Amino acid sequence: MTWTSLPKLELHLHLEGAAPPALIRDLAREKHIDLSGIFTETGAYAFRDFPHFLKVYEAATSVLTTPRDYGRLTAAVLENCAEHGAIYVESFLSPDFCGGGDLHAWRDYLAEIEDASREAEKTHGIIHRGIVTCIRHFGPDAAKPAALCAAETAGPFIRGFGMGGNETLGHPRDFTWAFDCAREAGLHLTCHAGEWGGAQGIRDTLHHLAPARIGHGVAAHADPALIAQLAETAIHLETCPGSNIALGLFPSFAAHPLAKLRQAGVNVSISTDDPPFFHTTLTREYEETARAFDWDEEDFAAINRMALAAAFCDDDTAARVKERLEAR
Ligand SMILES: O=c1[nH]cnc2c1ncn2[C@@H]1O[C@H](CO)[C@@H](O)[C@H]1O
Repeated sequence: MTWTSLPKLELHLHLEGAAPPALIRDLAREKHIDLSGIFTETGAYAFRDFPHFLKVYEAATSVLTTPRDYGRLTAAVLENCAEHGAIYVESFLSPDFCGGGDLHAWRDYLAEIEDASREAEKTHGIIHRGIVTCIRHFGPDAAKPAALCAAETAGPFIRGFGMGGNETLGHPRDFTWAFDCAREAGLHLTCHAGEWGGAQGIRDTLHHLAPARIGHGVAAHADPALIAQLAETAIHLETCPGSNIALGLFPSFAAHPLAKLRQAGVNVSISTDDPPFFHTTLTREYEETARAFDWDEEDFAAINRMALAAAFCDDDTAARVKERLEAR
């Protein structure tokens, strides 16, 4: 068993953020869109810091203009995930980028994403589920149509609702309508917090939006009372160590609080966030955390069991994933 072939779950992956740069360049060429400013000389995504990363992300996404583009994107992303041993992936999907919050357009995008997902499951055995995601810096008014799109398409594929984007802008309480709407439709909830917003950002998010999972949540590491609360209430943290390091939150894997949080009894998993932006893969995340924390296969089996317990899929899907995890 190598780190690559070890079966893995990925709960925190932005679909556009996982776009291979070559696919974005191909689409830009086909549509005569000039994107030269967002790539390095060697063809990687180029950004200076987190706010600039968000801008580059949106520039790259601007070439994804049709449902078919999202079908191509989904196929490329799932193939890459499967190459690194992912057997189950939840990705963040944004109606803001897929039809601008219009429900009819969103259904067309979703149909292509689901088709490509079914195809990837047949070809690579990988299971994909979607979490509709509003974008914090687009504001609460944009979050409402995103939540309505989520509520109207909740089902076997769309399992959850969440929020990403710039956590330093706005307040979680501004988004209660969107989260309540999604909750009433039976969707599971997650929300980015405690990446840039400190421990208070996590407390405010839990208080106002009550998600079962927090995206990142690593700012809890400096707050023992919050760590205890997360452990007691079994809130799951979707950690993405390589992303945090690439964006400068921690200097190295060894300095990342993942092991400390796990040790304290917090439910955690490991994901890649926006892998080509952060020059990472699931394989690299496992290799680096293994080296940093002296973790072995059993540690990662425990991490993946926590991920499965926090996954938003239905029970039948979870049972299939469990079987594959145990067959390793
Ligand atoms: O690492 C991240 N932290 C916070 N927000 C992010 C990150 N990566 C992507 N997005 C946000 O998610 C939206 C689409 O899902 C993107 O538009 C971006 O704003």
